[in-house]
Amino acid sequence: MNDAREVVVLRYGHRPGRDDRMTTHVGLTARALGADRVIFPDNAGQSAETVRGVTDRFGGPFAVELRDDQKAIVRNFEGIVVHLTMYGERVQEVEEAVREAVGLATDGEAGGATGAASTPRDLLVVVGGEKVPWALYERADFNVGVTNQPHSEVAGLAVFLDRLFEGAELDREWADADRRVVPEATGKTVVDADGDPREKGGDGGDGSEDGTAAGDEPDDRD
Ligand SMILES: C[S@@+](CC[C@H](N)C(=O)[O-])C[C@H]1O[C@@H](n2cnc3c(N)ncnc32)[C@H](O)[C@@H]1O
Repeated sequence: MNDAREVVVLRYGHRPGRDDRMTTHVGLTARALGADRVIFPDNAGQSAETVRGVTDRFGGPFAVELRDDQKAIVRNFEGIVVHLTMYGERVQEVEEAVREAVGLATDGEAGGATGAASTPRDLLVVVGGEKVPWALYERADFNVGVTNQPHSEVAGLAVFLDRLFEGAELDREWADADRRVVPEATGKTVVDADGDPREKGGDGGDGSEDGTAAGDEPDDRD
């Protein structure tokens, strides 16, 4: 959602079957909360298809990539690497430093007394699955904890992105959507891109609460 820098989310590790829903939701959360691109491990093709489908219907821009070289992606990333981990520094204490490092600092945060904005840099936000290698902790410019309590990659990512963008991502516009949800106190109204009603009181026509179409995702509750 930024002109001069790219915010990329890397899902590190994926266990087919067991992690399908979580990996899909990492992608949906990255898209909805302002990242430009998500990278999934190449064994997460089902999740990639689901997130691409949501982007086709609800808009973008947002890119989904499948890669098998996660270690190399992190090692060679030319920009700032944030690794989300319960062991990291408290997000509320480092968010300003992260914004400054990638050139997202608002007036008064950056540049000390001059208030000058810092140079835009790309940002890689890494979330793990089962286990991540120690090398990731060492390569990361920031190891960041969203609380130092164990929870989930989806929750950690959501809070981190919202802190990074200071809430601005909530107001973003979506390009090339073929449908849009009309926010309302009660009801589920979805209209076509041109504003024509699709299904008043319905669910957008795909039968699912999150737009991922019933049956798209294997159920990995365990
Ligand atoms: C099931 S957890 C694995 C827990 C792992 N032992 C760790 O280092 O956080 C999966 C992922 O959720 C994210 N996560 C869990 N708790 C977090 C927290 N408190 N702050 C930030 N990220 C968290 C991390 O990216 C982690 O790799």
